[in-house]
Amino acid sequence: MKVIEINNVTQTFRKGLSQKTILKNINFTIDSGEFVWLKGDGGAGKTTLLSQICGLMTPSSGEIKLMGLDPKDANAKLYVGVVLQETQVPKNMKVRELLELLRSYSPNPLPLSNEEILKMVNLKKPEILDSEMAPLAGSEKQRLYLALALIGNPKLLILDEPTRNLDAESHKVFWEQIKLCHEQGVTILMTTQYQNDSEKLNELATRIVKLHPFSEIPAEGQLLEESTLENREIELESSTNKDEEISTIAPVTPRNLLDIFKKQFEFEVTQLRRTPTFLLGTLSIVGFVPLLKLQPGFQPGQVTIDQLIYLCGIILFTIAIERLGKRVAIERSEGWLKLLKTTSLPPVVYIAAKITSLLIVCAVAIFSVFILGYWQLGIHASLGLYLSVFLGLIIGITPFAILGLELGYLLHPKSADSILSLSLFIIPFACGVPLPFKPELMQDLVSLSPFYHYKELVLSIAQSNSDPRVILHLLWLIWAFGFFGLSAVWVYKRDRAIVK
Ligand SMILES: Nc1ncnc2c1ncn2[C@@H]1O[C@H](COP(=O)(O)OP(=O)(O)OP(=O)(O)O)[C@@H](O)[C@H]1O
Repeated sequence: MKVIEINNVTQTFRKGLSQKTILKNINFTIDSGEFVWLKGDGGAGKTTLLSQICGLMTPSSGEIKLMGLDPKDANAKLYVGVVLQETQVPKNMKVRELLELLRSYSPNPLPLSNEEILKMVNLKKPEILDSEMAPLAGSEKQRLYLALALIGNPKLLILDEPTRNLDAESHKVFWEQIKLCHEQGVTILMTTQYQNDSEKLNELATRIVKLHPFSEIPAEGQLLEESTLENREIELESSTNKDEEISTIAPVTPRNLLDIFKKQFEFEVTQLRRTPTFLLGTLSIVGFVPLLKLQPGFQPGQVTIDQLIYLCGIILFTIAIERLGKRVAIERSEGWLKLLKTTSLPPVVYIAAKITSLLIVCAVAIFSVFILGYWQLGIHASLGLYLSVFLGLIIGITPFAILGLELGYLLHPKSADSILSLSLFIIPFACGVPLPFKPELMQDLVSLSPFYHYKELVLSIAQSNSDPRVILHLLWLIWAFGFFGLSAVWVYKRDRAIVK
């Protein structure tokens, strides 16, 4: 079976007004069980080619198939383990949590405990499992990345300079592990710059191919077979490693997306809990509720639930668009998204988990505003009214949270901060706050804005009138949910979601 097929692939990058060609008409296939060493000088385009194979980049022309599928398809990566340069995991997450998360993506993960998996990559200290990522040394992080690639029990390993930062002992263990994987039939594609890998690669690789820089293409083509080491016996392990052997050929059970969602959701919630600045920053706006008492001539019960709704709106849009967008932009520039995109995590599950965890923060914020409103401002509406307004606010904010996530992936991280902050000034006008110029035209345009329909929907619920337009507002929000949802999946998959 062909695990990788590369047909006539060309890659050009725009450099100012000119185009820079990196790969030209590359044709290449890798069969199951091969161990391919992809050689080439620095800058030849090896990482570019591997990124295309992993679905992080679409070639300018030509076609790539990974496990017979489009590499951007999450299912193509069900049996692929990847170690790439410039990927990172969130610093405040623990090693155990990362292993569990990556394990949950695989339909048939290695039947080993987390401790055993860490031992495979020479991470033997027991306390490392409960250590956060931040204090780990470079070598320990690199070993963990290999563990994350192996935990899903891959049939194909794509390794881009996997031995960088490794100490001598870990280097030895790395090669023992790779030899074992190869003997168990795992296909391997590897690049390295390090001289001390050459001896092992010369011994183990079944094919050596060299990628020439575009400027020095020989007549035979840019990617050249340097040697084919055929008939190299792959000694399958004898009795001692039967378990591992069986685990790779065990029948695959289809993945339960709900289980992946639960794990991803748990991970997102833990990440939020460990980011107190995010939580305190957003929830501190709730502290403005008692300030409404400072209005001249304030009497208890004088402030209406409508005013609480406007305050909730400000808080929810801050959380869902500004805070979430910035968070995603940081995650993206740090390299976590790049790592996630090399896994088989379905984009929809990722987006759903992120939005659901954020809605919990929104729910806490609304609940706090209502409690303060009741207690400090004397807004004694019925429980039923509070509950229906709560539901209207929380369900209605969902499309905008998806929009916030999308903006985090669309905007360049450097500009995301200012653009998202600016959006908070624009949103009130999109909701229908009158503008000082051309009010009639703006009013017409505003009625097309989902922000306006969100405001109108919640106000209609609060006034508990039987406004027939409630259904219209609801339909607008459903439309916005579908539109933002589909475009968020597209934005997640697109090449420029990876920051270079
Ligand atoms: N997104 C991008 N935009 C513009 N140029 C890029 C982009 N990605 C890669 N390049 C350029 O493509 C060339 C090849 O880079 P690549 O990282 O693929 O080489 P490499 O063979 O892996 O080198 P190394 O071994 O040093 O990592 C480099 O000149 C790099 O600057």
